Amino acid sequence: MSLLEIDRLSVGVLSDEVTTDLVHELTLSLDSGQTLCVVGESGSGKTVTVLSIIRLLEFVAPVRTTGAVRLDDVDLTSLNATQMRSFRGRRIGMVFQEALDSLNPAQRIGVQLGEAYWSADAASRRGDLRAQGQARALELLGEVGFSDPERVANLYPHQLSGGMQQRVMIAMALMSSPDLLLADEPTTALDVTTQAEILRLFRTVQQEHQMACVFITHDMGVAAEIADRIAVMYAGRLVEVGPAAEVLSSPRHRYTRALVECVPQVGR
Ligand SMILES: Nc1ncnc2c1ncn2[C@@H]1O[C@H](COP(=O)(O)OP(=O)(O)OP(=O)(O)O)[C@@H](O)[C@H]1O
Repeated sequence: MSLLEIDRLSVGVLSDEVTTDLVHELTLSLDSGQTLCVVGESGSGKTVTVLSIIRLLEFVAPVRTTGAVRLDDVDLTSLNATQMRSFRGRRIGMVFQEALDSLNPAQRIGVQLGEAYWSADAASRRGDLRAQGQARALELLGEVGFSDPERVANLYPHQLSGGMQQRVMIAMALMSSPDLLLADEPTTALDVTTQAEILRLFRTVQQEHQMACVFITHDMGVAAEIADRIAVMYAGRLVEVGPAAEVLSSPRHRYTRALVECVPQVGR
């Protein structure tokens, strides 16, 4: 059994009693320790899919969802709000495109990381949560590449570059040792060099922590860097999925071929 199983997931938004379908009958699976890149052009439904896995879309719009999203055999679509909250952050970590949107501008980095630790699963933890959270924050800031974690923990988000902010977001996602990491275009806003560094970091932490990762990108070149498997979406539907090397070297769908051809060095 895979860690994550998305089974005929369809998502529609309701407006004036009319449902607009955004994702149609999507079926995907992902094993522990693997990275699945979901690739597709703007508007193809990648973000809707990832927000539906973690059930955040329902906070943005009235949605109608059918099908199942199982994490370790628990159907997340059937959980109530309290149960779902305990999965978010604790079992499922998230990194989004704009780190600054996810960070509190008025709080020091170390405090925010600490909160991610104790708020995730406070009820089941023992001892001095604050001290444990701070220790783990420093450990993870080191792991994501900061040579001076104490100094960074004392900074505010605006004092960091975009790449550093995204490193902090990765550390924050790791605070509660999730099984699944969801990343929505986490490198798109970064310059090319920083993008390459952050992609390498994703690969490293994902392997060290043996997490599964769903990584959304519109860029097949990014998928070529980090994916074990690639899923291609077009107009809300899955058009192709398979091992990364196979999808890149012999794409079956003409839309996948077009995406691969956009990246000169891929598949040739
Ligand atoms: N809350 C919403 N209400 C109505 N329509 C929405 C909502 N969120 C997304 N959509 C629509 O759903 C479709 C898929 O959007 P989605 O953001 O998932 O695309 P995407 O592949 O992630 O694109 P991008 O790379 O630009 O983020 C788009 O047509 C979008 O306009």
